Amino acid sequence: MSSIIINGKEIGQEIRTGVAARVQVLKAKGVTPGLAVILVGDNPASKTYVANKQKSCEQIGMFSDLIKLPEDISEQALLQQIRELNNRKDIHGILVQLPLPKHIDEDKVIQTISPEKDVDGFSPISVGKMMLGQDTYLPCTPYGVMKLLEHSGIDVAGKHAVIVGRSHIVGKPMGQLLLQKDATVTYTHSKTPDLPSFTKQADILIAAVGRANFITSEHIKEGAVIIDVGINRDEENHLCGDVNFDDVQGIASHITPVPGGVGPMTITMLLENTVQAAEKELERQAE
Ligand SMILES: Nc1nc(=O)c2c([nH]1)NC[C@@H]1CN(c3ccc(C(=O)N[C@@H](CCC(=O)O)C(=O)O)cc3)C=[N+]21
Repeated sequence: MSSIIINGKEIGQEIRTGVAARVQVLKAKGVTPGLAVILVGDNPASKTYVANKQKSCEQIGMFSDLIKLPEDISEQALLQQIRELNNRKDIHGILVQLPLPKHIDEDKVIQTISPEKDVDGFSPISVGKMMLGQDTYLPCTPYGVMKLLEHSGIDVAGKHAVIVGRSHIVGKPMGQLLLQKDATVTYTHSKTPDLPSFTKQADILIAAVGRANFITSEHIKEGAVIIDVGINRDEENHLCGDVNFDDVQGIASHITPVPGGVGPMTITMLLENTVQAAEKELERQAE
């Protein structure tokens, strides 16, 4: 039996159509949603992602402003840039592309972004609200995974979700969002002994380890839903996920490909969050 391939590009496109309609409504009210992306240095991978984000903004009628800063910029100067963006009326969302150069404290940078403009959902305020189930911007990748599951007709309630990886931006929040939808959640990570004994129990397996082709048929049970969050380069410099796709194909009930799975959803949810930020700003003005 072959696995159903979850098409993130297609589902993302469907959601973007709805987001684009909301952009038109905002524009009719005189507001164009604006996203500022700060890129420090010239990491080639970061440049590609950032170009993708800008193109996606334009496609749905949003405004995007790319702020390129030199690799050796001081932490103070970067914080000053963020404060200026916090005050700009034409900017509703701010994204600082990670990772940052080592001389800059990422936590300090993220905390400087105004919570109203934190469309990445990375700030302590956003994370705290998410944990409490309060209204906030959800981190784009885990949020995108929830939408993929929803649009694929996969009900997570009562299912056992096993997460491999515990990063602040994917693993940890992913578990919270699944928990809020009544999944039973297990976190595993690099120090988990006998990893397959855990992952084999997963009805839904979230692979977010950052190691190419790490998850194989030995890790999964028949009929599991496999979500591959990994974005790696293999020996031949090809984009590949954390899951060995060919190996689990036929065993899993559903699987997300890389590329074309979670990646396009991350950008889609960034657009959604930015439009939401513009809508909220308009509501505040009306009060
Ligand atoms: N503050 C911050 N927020 C982020 O959201 C953030 C970040 N920093 N730093 C880097 C990572 C990475 N990331 C990706 C988003 C989309 C694709 C994506 O669309 N990938 C395509 C393929 C793109 C290609 O061909 O290279 C796909 O999977 O189909 C990839 C990677 C967001 N990140």
